[in-house]
Amino acid sequence: MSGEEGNDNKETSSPQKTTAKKQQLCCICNQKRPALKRPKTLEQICKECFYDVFEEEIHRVIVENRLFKAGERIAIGASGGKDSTVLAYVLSELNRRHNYGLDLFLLSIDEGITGYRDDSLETVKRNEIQYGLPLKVVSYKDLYGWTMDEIVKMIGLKNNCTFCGVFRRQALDRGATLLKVDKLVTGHNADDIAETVLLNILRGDIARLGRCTAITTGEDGPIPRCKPFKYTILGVRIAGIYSPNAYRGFAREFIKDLERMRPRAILDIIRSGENFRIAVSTKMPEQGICERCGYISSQDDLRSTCCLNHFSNSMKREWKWCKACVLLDGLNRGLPKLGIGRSRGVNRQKEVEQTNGTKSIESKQCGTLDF
Ligand SMILES: Nc1ncnc2c1ncn2[C@@H]1O[C@H](COP(=O)(O)OP(=O)(O)OP(=O)(O)O)[C@@H](O)[C@H]1O
Repeated sequence: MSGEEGNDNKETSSPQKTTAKKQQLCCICNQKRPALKRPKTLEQICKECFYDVFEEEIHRVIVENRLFKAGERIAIGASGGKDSTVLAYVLSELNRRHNYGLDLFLLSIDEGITGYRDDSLETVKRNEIQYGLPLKVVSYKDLYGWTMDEIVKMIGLKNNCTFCGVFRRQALDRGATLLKVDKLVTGHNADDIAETVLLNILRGDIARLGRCTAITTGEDGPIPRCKPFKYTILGVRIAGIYSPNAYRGFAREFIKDLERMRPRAILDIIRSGENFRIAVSTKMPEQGICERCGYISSQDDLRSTCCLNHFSNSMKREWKWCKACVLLDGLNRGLPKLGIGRSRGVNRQKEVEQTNGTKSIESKQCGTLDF
């Protein structure tokens, strides 16, 4: 035993030691041992105080940003992961505590990934019972005729995140439409948003950079989306089962390194994104409607495709399809790489004629960077 540990003579305790002992208590209740340090304030707080502070913080975000109106039907995108599970709990709790008057539903997309989504869906089913929220599960198989396992079998591990991201985004909208909800909320948190800001800067994607920090998006579309955890730093994320987007992975690591040196770095990146202004002279992509499925998509994502090969050349016309339809068409025709790639801003789009007469926008694959 060292002299210091063995010294029980209280009179000789130095003032520093007394302060150190005091600091070992939660700085809110001053009673319990702290369980964590809040990245935003660096305060050391106990578990119980953390729950209180966290819930009230989310309540403040909801109220200050007027995320909901009484009587609205809200779908919670429930993946069974930690963020959306916490979101389901907090929203149902706040709805009850503060009388928001919301009708809450859980909406899960089953991508068809054996040993991964089937497990997390079990969590969502438990949440359905625990929180008393009705659950709707919508599967890729039902919507698109393909599971992710089948897609990966055809395309391999390299480009599958493009399919998963594009299909999931649309599946969430379709599920929300089936539930007849007014809004969809997701568990995207501050880390996700900071990552996306950084990636959109690295890609020079001005349109997405302009909208990726908004707490509510898609207000001009069928189902607006809200991110009540926009300012919440929840912790380390675990990559998806199928190969994660490596580029995003590097951005994530970079942000986590910054956070280790300066815990506010994540919130500062978000603030930079929020304060970013697009020059009036910048040409922005407009909204369009997919001529195949009727789904709203930005012109940036709508692809021109000449798919009716049985027409004579003079009768051929260009169809504007959303990215999900282009990807699906590629899969169904046994040419899954047809739709891979992304447009790189309105001024840099370049259509290329492919061997089978199909046109697509020439670009590099990088997964989806919209929420
Ligand atoms: N299969 C799914 N079904 C329903 N919602 C989903 C699904 N996948 C993602 N989401 C929604 O999108 C949010 C972000 O998902 P993402 O996979 O990028 O992050 P995550 O940190 O792993 O989230 P979570 O911890 O909730 O799984 C989730 O919090 C959830 O609201």
